[in-house]
Amino acid sequence: MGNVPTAVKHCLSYQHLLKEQIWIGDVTIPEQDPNPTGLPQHVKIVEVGPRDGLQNEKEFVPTNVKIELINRLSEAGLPVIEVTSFVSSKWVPQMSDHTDVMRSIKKFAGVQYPVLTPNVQGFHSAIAAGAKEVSVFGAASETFSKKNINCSIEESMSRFEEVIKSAFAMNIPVRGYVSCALGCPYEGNIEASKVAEVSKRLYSMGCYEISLGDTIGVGTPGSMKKMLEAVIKEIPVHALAVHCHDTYGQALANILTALQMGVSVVDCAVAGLGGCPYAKGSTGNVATEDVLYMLNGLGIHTGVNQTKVMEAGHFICSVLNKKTNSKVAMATFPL
Ligand SMILES: CC(C)(COP(=O)([O-])OP(=O)([O-])OC[C@H]1O[C@@H](n2cnc3c(N)ncnc32)[C@H](O)[C@@H]1OP(=O)([O-])[O-])[C@@H](O)C(=O)NCCC(=O)NCCSC(=O)C[C@@](C)(O)CC(=O)[O-]
Repeated sequence: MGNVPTAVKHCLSYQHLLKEQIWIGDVTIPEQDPNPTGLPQHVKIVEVGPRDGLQNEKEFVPTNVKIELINRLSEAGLPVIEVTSFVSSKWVPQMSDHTDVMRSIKKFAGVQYPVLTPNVQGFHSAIAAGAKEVSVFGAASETFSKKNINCSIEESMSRFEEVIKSAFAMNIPVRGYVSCALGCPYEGNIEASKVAEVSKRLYSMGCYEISLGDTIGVGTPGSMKKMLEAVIKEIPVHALAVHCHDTYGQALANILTALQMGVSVVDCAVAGLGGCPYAKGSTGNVATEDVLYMLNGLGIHTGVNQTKVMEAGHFICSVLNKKTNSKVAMATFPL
């Protein structure tokens, strides 16, 4: 390739994906001073595409496609991949193949494969399918809690306590989600103090990490900062993750705000897939490719291969016959 710049070579290696390739952006980030801004030096990426990304798909995504997607994401070096959810198939039919998916994926050494479990019934099914880590998912909004898991926040806490007790008896780590951390599709604004209260309860019960969900992507750096200030008073910042949907295009700015406040765990979904079945109009999670591009640009280490994540995104978008929601993927593979 003679004098072709590195970034162009990088794009040319994708000729198998596109007949014609036009380079319009530098996807290979130039060497930079590590950690130039005082941000965390390492960020853990939690890939939620196979679960959050696919749960809202109307057509059933074949089980072998889900398995192939997860295997590709494992090959990309993602440290945590949320695989599926052990919820009622009447409520979320797309996740009804949870047992087959969990049993059939390749388990890479050092990679965590958590699954969602709303109650002990789901927990026991998950364990029978080979899960080694589970997540409980609550909300800071009463109405969302009822719509999503058919119970009040208080009832959900009792259910989660049962799950956590059963999990601890088997040395299974539990992650906790708090939905509607920056707004609710039914109640609108949610007080930061309520998010802090629910987060604290989950953390006190034994969840090792609390993922704060901007379920409908309405947050801004301002509301993210205010919410995190309240939560960090109750929970050590190293135990927090942010889970940003990108409905209003604020996700990367919100994540950067969280990183500046010391958060070093970021949830995202390959190709920006997804939404929430109980939050009409919400778009997918922030795209993993876009988060990686930003973190690489900041000199923050993730251990994830951005090229392989983009290939996985290309694979799933081709199967779903969908355009990617990743700006980086769009810039790299313009259609
Ligand atoms: C929580 C339930 C199950 C309560 O549902 P329910 O109807 O209140 O449950 P129930 O205990 O009354 O049982 C009714 C039926 O459900 C069955 N059932 C009961 N539990 C289970 C289970 N675990 N797995 C399979 N089946 C189950 C149970 O066996 C029974 O079956 P039947 O006798 O009628 O045939 C239901 O509301 C549910 O499945 N909800 C799904 C919620 C969901 O998956 N939402 C999306 C994920 S959350 C999210 O996306 C947000 C997040 C995490 O990404 C963060 C963010 O962005 O904010």
